[in-house]
Amino acid sequence: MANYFNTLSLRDKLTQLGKCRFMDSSEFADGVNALKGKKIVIVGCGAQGLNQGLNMRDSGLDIAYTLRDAAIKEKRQSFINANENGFTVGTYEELIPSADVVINLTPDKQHTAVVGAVMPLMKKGATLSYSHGFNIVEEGTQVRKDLTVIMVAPKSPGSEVREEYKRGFGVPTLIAVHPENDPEGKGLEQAKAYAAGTGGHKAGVLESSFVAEVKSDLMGEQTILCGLLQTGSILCFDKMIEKGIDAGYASKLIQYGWETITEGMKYGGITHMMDRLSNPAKIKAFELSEELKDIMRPLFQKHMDDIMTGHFSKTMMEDWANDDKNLLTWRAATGETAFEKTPAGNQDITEQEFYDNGVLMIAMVRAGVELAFEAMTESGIIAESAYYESLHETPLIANTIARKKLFEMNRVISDTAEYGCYLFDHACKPLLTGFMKNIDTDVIGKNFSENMDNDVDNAKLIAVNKALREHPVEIVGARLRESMTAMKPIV
Ligand SMILES: NC(=O)C1=CN([C@@H]2O[C@H](COP(=O)(O)OP(=O)(O)OC[C@H]3O[C@@H](n4cnc5c(N)ncnc54)[C@H](OP(=O)(O)O)[C@@H]3O)[C@@H](O)[C@H]2O)C=CC1
Ligand SMILES: CC(=O)[C@](C)(O)C(=O)O
Ligand SMILES: [Mg+2]
Ligand SMILES: [Mg+2]
Repeated sequence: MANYFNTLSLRDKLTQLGKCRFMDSSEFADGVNALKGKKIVIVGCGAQGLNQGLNMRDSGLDIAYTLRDAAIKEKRQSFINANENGFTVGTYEELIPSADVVINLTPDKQHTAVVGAVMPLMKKGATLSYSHGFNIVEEGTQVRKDLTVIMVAPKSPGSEVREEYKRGFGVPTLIAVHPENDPEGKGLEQAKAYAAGTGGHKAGVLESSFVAEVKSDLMGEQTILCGLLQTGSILCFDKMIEKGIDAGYASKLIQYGWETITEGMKYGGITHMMDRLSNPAKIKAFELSEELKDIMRPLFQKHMDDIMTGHFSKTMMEDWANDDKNLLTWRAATGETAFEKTPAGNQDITEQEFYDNGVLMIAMVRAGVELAFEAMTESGIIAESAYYESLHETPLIANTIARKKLFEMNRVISDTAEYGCYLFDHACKPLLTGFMKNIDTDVIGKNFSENMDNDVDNAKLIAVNKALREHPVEIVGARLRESMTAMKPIV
């Protein structure tokens, strides 16, 4: 099998990358009806499998899990996940032949093997679904022509797919029908019903393509969503320790700081996150983020280029063939960092203090969101998709760090995202060495504008506000957030 994207003409590459239509909520008026009464069998019960299944069952759909024999026999975590939540669990032979929809939520590394095992058991005219386009696009898997192939991809870590649904909201979702596999023309209706079943239609759904999803998802996860939050956590923590800040305080400021400052961004964009600062602090955060953008721009572009050419996928698949040696080594190394090994202190930190004492973190978030958005849209990904993949998903990833630091983030995200996160982190830390040398506790750990009045140069503040407000991510974000009427505070 070859990389499907690389077999396309430039014209077709751009067409598929550019497939991205924001769907009106009225298009979901039929809710889950297209799948009502259908037998839906999920392969795998991990981060996405369990949480999507819980949502879909609560939405009235018939959900069961099929796991590999060993998982059932050894009562592995995935078996416990399904069993403890009262779902039917069966082997492939027991459940696949009668399934109308088979949802493949196993790790990307396993997709070729899993699809190879389940496809022969699938009944004529059934549907195979993915939540990430890697297997179809980067590996070029061919699916039996009588089968419909769809994708429903939540732009969110599995845990938050469930948490947002429980709040009565949802997470932005990309849906797609594989053009090579839509023999009965039912793919889109089924994908819409599936998206409604997970609650995605309450946050926003884009009718997209497997190509557009995989190229944007890989970019978002490697850079702003996981890579930069990992690098930022480690660099900010080490700096505060170097400068004598209490370790428990430093740990808490970071562990819960990303969640707090990005919650402001989820509601009102980068503009609102920055508005939570004093005028002098806002200008400082802006200046730091401009510097960070100049330093990191080449790295963001390299990640985008390596994703587009297939170089990233080739590199990761070499590690798959080498029993995930790099992934496991880098995972262990992350666990040994001082940030990961230092429990959060029990100091009280107010919501405002996370902003006032986290100016550098705010600068990193603004720089990362804008750079990721720019790199994606400059490479043919549509603004709405880039928004969901950069700005809106950052707070959802930050929620996992708040729970149990980088350990939890790297546990919940896919192995694909985790691998890309480490690649970015290894390249970004040395890139920021010079920048971090000039950093002191005034921008991380202490209140930047303490003992300062709020006076600033008007012209400078006006220019900063204009630059923030006029970035394309703010324009498209304001429009998309208008539809997020069901958005709820996380606490
Ligand atoms: N994690 C996330 O938040 C997101 C993931 N995705 C995509 O969703 C899909 C699933 O990812 P994710 O939820 O992270 O996966 P997890 O690693 O969390 O779970 C994988 C599940 O698959 C099972 N599994 C592993 N290997 C095999 C195999 N060879 N055969 C059958 N079952 C197997 C595991 O069970 P056991 O090992 O116990 O047998 C486990 O139940 C991927 O395509 C990913 O890219 C998309 C958006 C976000
Ligand atoms: C959580 C998510 O959207 C990721 C980062 O794409 C993934 O886990 O693959
Ligand atoms: Mg993603
Ligand atoms: Mg991903």
